[in-house]
Amino acid sequence: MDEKKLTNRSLAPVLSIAGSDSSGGAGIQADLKTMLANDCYGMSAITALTAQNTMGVTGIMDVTPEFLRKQIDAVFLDISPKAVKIGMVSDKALINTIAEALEDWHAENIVVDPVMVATSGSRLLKEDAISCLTEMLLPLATLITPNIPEAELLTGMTIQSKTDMEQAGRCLYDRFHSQVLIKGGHAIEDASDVLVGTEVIWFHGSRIDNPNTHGTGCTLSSAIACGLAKGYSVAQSISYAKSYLSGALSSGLDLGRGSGPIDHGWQIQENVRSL
Ligand SMILES: Nc1ncnc2c1ncn2[C@@H]1O[C@H](COP(=O)(O)OP(=O)(O)O)[C@@H](O)[C@H]1O
Ligand SMILES: Cc1ncc(COP(=O)(O)OP(=O)(O)O)c(N)n1
Repeated sequence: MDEKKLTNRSLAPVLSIAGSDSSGGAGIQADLKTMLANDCYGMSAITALTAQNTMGVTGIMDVTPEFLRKQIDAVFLDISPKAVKIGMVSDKALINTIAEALEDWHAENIVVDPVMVATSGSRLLKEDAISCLTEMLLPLATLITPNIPEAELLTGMTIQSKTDMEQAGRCLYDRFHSQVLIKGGHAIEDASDVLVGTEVIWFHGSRIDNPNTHGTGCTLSSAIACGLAKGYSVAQSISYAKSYLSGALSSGLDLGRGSGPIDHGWQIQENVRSL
């Protein structure tokens, strides 16, 4: 009897260029879990190792620019990603390396989460690397996803209302010509985000009563990259990503002593979970 060939399945490949979080809730680990949960094939180019848990970051070890470039080239040469998510990149030379590599490989659907400070308060971007991020990386992005403190730092504005969020988005869109999603997780009343590009679109979200929000930004940007890789528009991808994230927050996972991780696998079937 002929053996049946089982090699016809395809998944949209997505690359995360980000730091490793030893506690598994943010960074590369959150990105790969999100990609799996959103039916994409996740790949990684690691910018740095962090020693961290839900209470803070106790160490950061950057990779060399040469080794980062090797990882990116190895991925593009073989399984070319349909979307790229960029997270923590703490250093100027690494930012330059990423920008050059993405241009050389004509990367598409680039989502940049301009990670600066972790929820725990630890700095993840060196002070002297901010201008490099804005000059080299943000203009290459299809979408940038700053939270409110990051948007304040990038615009010099104080953001206290929804009108301020829209204005900050407009300021960044005019400057970088990349679409901008200002995330409202740090706002007081709700958790609504605004997309500013050729039009302004609000994604309304009610605040889920869960103190465990470690890695929400990483998760959202990766889930958006998955939508783009599957061919959805930016607005559709954000909408799907937000509902995936809301499910992961609502699941009520409670791990660790600080602000804990969310449940990336919340959609896994009950019958598997109860095994
Ligand atoms: N308690 C919450 N309930 C519902 N959504 C939330 C909550 N906290 C954050 N979010 C959502 O998580 C995403 C990440 O937002 P934010 O926390 O602002 O980013 P970051 O993790 O980069 O600081 C956004 O879509 C935001 O609206
Ligand atoms: C390695 C690493 N990358 C990013 C972060 C920050 O995660 P993010 O989802 O943006 O933010 P929080 O929700 O944790 O504020 C991290 N901690 N580690």
